[in-house]
Amino acid sequence: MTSQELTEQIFKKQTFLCVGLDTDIDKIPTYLLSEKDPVFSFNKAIIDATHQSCVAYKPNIAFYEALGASGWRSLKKTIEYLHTEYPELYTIADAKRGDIGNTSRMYAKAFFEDLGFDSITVAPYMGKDSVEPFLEFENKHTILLALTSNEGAYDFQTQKVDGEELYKKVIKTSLDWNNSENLMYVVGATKAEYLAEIRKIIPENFLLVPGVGAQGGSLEEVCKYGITSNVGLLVNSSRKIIYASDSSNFAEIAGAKAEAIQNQMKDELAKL
Ligand SMILES: O=c1ccn([C@@H]2O[C@H](COP(=O)(O)O)[C@@H](O)[C@H]2O)c(=O)[nH]1
Repeated sequence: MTSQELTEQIFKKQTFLCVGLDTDIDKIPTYLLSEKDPVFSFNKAIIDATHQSCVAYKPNIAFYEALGASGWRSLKKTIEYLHTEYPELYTIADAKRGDIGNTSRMYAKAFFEDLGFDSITVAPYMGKDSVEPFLEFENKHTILLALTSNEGAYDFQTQKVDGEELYKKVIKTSLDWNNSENLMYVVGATKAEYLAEIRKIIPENFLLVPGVGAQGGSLEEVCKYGITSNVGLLVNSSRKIIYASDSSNFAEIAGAKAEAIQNQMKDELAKL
């Protein structure tokens, strides 16, 4: 999916919500555990209940890898279900990959070709040759970790190198890489005030903004500093939506949570 198509979906559905599928077998309703594939059953129910309120889904790959081969099967079924039932929805593999070039190329093939994700999160630490193999794929996005939502972001990302914060250097440097038009960036909602500075460097790029909900980030603040006339934001919430209830109507309650965020987003979109 192109950025233009994603923007069209955002205006059409009046939402820039991304629902995080951080599906933890220990947190899903226990009655699902008797199903053949409890993780997929949970994801399917969440997707069916929330798809009208979001434009994207972001499975965090760690939750699937932790279950070994069966986790990978559940992930594949989930992405195939999205492709078949809701092809208009944007998909993000939150995998935080990046390695020497030939290895990165294999990661890119795994997530873009085999699984068919629209995008993948990538760590910038190993530099240009570790990221460019992802950028070569047409109509696929590489979402570079710029300023993350966690406390540890202050250990390196906000430290100054030659007088400039590292996260700014990462963004500026990445703009010179081949196919940089395929870049998006992760900026944590918990660091919303930094978005004003970030928008001076990348006024148009899409930002994936995790941290609203369980991590305490504010949607209003994110929009205040980060929204553009084309929106340019995908705001993710995972636990606050998918674990809103562990009763038999968990999906319905997740759907209501997602709709409540969509309503806040509608108000923000009305201001543009
Ligand atoms: O800076 C980052 C980068 C990624 N994440 C991921 O987003 C979700 C957030 O989940 P919540 O339950 O809404 O807190 C999760 O998959 C993280 O690994 C992030 O939080 N911050």
